[in-house]
Amino acid sequence: MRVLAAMSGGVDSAVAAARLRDAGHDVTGVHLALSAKPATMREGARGCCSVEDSRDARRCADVLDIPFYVWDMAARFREDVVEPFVAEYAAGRTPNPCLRCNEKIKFSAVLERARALGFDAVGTGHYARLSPDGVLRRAADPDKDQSYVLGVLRPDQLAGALFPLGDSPKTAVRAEAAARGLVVAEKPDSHDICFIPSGDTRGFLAARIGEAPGVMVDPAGEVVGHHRGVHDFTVGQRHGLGIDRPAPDGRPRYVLGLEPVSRTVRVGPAEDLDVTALAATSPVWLVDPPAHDLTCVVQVRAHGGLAGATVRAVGDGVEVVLDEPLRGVAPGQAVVFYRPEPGGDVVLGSATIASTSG
Ligand SMILES: Nc1ncnc2c1ncn2[C@@H]1O[C@H](COP(=O)(O)OP(=O)(O)OP(=O)(O)O)[C@@H](O)[C@H]1O
Repeated sequence: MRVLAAMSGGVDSAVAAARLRDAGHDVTGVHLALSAKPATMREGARGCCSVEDSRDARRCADVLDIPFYVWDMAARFREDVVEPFVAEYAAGRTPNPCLRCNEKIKFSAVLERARALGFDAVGTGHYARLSPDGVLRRAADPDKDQSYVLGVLRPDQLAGALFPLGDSPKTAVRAEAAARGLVVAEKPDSHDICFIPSGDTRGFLAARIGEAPGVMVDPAGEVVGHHRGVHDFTVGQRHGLGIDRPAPDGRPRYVLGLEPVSRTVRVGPAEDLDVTALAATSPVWLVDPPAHDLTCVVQVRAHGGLAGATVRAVGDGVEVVLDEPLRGVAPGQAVVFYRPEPGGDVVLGSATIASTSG
């Protein structure tokens, strides 16, 4: 096959490209320039498309002796990932930009361009297992599993994807990189949000949304604090709330809900975070859409948030009833449906969480 290896300049995608080449594919490396102003990163930091990352990807391609290109996808990335990320926060939701990038950039814009150029597939360093018949499973390394952020892909997108690292623990991937003489073997893992390398999401959002001050209210409707904008918060957040009046019982308060129109942040005790059902929109199915109640395991955020559930299609969306309550379920995140199996849980589909109920 002719395979386009997406090379971030990190260790995972370098080893993925190497394995694809060794498997006999005709491999070309491509680094995506995702920032309009690629900066030089401070030492030890990682982010998307710093000058160093692009250079590292090229050096790895040289070691592997494969052709290498840089594709400027900055405008698409800004339009399809960064701007929706900011808009979602402004609307009181908690988006997952990695998931959006997989859906709109890597397995959409990049895959389309690759196919137009005669490539059969795009290979990445994601940790997930994908069989030739399109069955997507969790990775063998549970700490690195990225099936959640890939669960949003449609079957036609997965048909053009290759994930050569799904069976490997990360330690083995680093050792392999060193053995292959890839200079990135010791490079630190990238941040969750590649376009905010400082990790200061609040600052990033504040600079783009500005201030939209409002109040914090407790379950009794009492005003217990003030804030600079609902985008500063995520459902389930405990720290950095800036509450003026502590709870009468002295217990910690958490963010329960965000109401951008009235600029209200609802706060309350931990048990009020319990969610037993949720409604989700824009479902994507890798199996036939369930005509009846589907029993499965759901994951509601990138790390953790697992529960048994019953899923049913309702109109254009789905309703999910959880077997046991989950905390910290935020509208805007994806719910991914899994069927437990010994060889790795199988991804059945996903949807975007619209609302929750306790
Ligand atoms: N700027 C980029 N250019 C090309 N491919 C990219 C880029 N960013 C990410 N990718 C691809 O998407 C995959 C998953 O991205 P993620 O940000 O999760 O990286 P990662 O797991 O830290 O991998 P790596 O060690 O390769 O950076 C990468 O392995 C790579 O194949």
